[in-house]
Amino acid sequence: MKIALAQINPTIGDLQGNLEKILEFWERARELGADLVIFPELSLCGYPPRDLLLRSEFLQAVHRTLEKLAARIRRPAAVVGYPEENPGPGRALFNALAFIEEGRILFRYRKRLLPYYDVFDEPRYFEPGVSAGIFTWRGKRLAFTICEDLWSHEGYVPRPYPVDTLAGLTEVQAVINLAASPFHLGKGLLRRALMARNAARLRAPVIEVNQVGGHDHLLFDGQSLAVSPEGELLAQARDFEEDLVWCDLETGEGVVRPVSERRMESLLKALTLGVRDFFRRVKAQGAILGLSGGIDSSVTAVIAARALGPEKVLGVLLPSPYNSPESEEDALALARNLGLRTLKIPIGEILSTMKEALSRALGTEIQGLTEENLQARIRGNLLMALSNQFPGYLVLNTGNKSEIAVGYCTLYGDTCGALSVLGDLTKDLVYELALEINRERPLIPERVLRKPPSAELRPGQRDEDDLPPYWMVNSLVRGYVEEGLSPEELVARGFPEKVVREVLGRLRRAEFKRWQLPPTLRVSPRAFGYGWRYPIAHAFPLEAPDGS
Ligand SMILES: Nc1ncnc2c1ncn2[C@@H]1O[C@H](COP(=O)(O)OP(=O)(O)OC[C@H]2O[C@@H]([n+]3cccc(C(=O)O)c3)[C@H](O)[C@@H]2O)[C@@H](O)[C@H]1O
Ligand SMILES: Nc1ncnc2c1ncn2[C@@H]1O[C@H](COP(=O)(O)OP(=O)(O)OP(=O)(O)O)[C@@H](O)[C@H]1O
Ligand SMILES: NC(=O)CC[C@H](N)C(=O)O
Repeated sequence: MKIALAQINPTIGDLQGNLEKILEFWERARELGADLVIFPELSLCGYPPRDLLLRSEFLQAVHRTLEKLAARIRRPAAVVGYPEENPGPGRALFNALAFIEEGRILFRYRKRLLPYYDVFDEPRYFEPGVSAGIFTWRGKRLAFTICEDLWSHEGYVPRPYPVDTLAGLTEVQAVINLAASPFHLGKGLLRRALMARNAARLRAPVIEVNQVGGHDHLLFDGQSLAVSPEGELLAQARDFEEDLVWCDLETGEGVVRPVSERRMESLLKALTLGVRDFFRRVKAQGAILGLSGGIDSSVTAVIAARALGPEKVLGVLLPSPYNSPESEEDALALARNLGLRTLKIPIGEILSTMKEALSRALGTEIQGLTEENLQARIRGNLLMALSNQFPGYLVLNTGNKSEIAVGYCTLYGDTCGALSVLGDLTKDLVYELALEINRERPLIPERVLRKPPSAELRPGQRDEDDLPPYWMVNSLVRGYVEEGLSPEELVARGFPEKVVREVLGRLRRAEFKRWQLPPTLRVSPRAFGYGWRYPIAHAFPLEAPDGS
């Protein structure tokens, strides 16, 4: 039995487009001589459709699309994911799959384990299925599962997990998993190891078909795979692009494509895909960003140019009296290296006018924090004005996770934009990514990599005069946000208690800014976004509530 893995990039809600894509891949699988072709979880509507699932007109349209699709499928058989409304009394929705052959749906399965941690919120929409997905077809017992069904998270749900119940059943010839498993750094290896463990435990090859593409905050890397019970890779699809591979259950033959092995290589691919898909799906024409000659805007510009083409990226120089001439030289050198169009709008006069107006009204001189933030807001304002002026052009936000964590950014200033490209990268990762970018060609000027980070909002300002050293901020943000460590556990790791308190205090106080940030591209196991839901107006203290 030859099984094709159709790793597609559906667009959420583009039912007609997704139908056509599924038929195109089905046709290609037919040409390969496949018996069965598998598509990802919720492939008909894209994942995650979020509250579209609460709309009856959406569900009806999905239903009609599934019927249209079924009528077109002959051979090979195809398995697609879709939201299924309960035909019985009471409104219940299931995250389901349909096995289609010769114009008919021969079998359906409903996802049993609905994830509700981190970025996942499936019980908000779906009821869990109750039966194991065993379907005997052409003499083979196939076990169908949907993404989380093959995962197990200690402490989240009562045992047994679906994978435990599968292990207790009589032998199957293959375990098939329709997935929408989002990317974070290291996720590919994690998934491969998990599927190999599952294959060994279930004594059958596991075939996992993942979706690919950027969907707002979430990035999907694909890397669909088939793995034997002995841990041998039978098939593997590319990372971060659509692909069609296959494996043969009898002969063990299959197509194994190479995927990125280096972390920074996959990070660059992930962010590029995230920007490209976001712009493509919202039908934007191009990107605008402020080029400061600093590391964040430089890396963002490179990613934008890779994703959209340099002719679609407008770099804007917005010098103030506090900017050094080197910053402008570096910004121009970067733009030249990338082939970007640039525009220069000095902001000194605007700043003076605003300061004067405020001083006159208040009878006091405007300086310090107010003046610093005025500059960031003037820049934000001008970038948004350009976005209005050039229809279809969106502003790219350049902030990184370390700044966003501690609130080292100006609300309605440098926090503006349609999409935050680096918002899930701590500052050290931004540097690592810059080195990766420069591996092939030195696009980012050497001086940008060497100079100390500075917002240049007052004379001689350096980030590390306002904040603890970045290496500590980065590690503390990772420990607190990504690993969920407590202040005490961070101190036990050797960080000075004073620094832990300062960074975590800033982090908690900056929640209000994060509620107003553009969506970030999620590349870590815990990003600011869907998976980070803290109150703003809370009073939980950093020290133990009983004062101990
Ligand atoms: N709990 C709460 N809920 C809702 N809103 C709240 C709030 N607390 C304060 N606010 C509001 O927020 C305001 C303060 O926030 P905001 O105006 O943003 O400014 P703020 O956080 O006071 O200052 C921004 C800091 O970031 C630095 N910065 C700015 C720009 C770029 C960079 C860089 O390196 O890239 C660094 C800048 O030098 C300064 O130190 C308050 O005046 C108040 O209006
Ligand atoms: N002189 C400038 N010209 C154009 N844009 C600027 C300028 N200064 C700041 N910006 C914009 O505001 C963002 C915030 O930058 P800022 O220089 O204050 O700190 P940063 O976080 O160190 O960023 P970067 O590393 O890009 O400089 C920049 O990434 C850039 O998009
Ligand atoms: N769609 C899902 O069920 C995804 C959950 C799964 N644990 C993952 O991250 O890959």
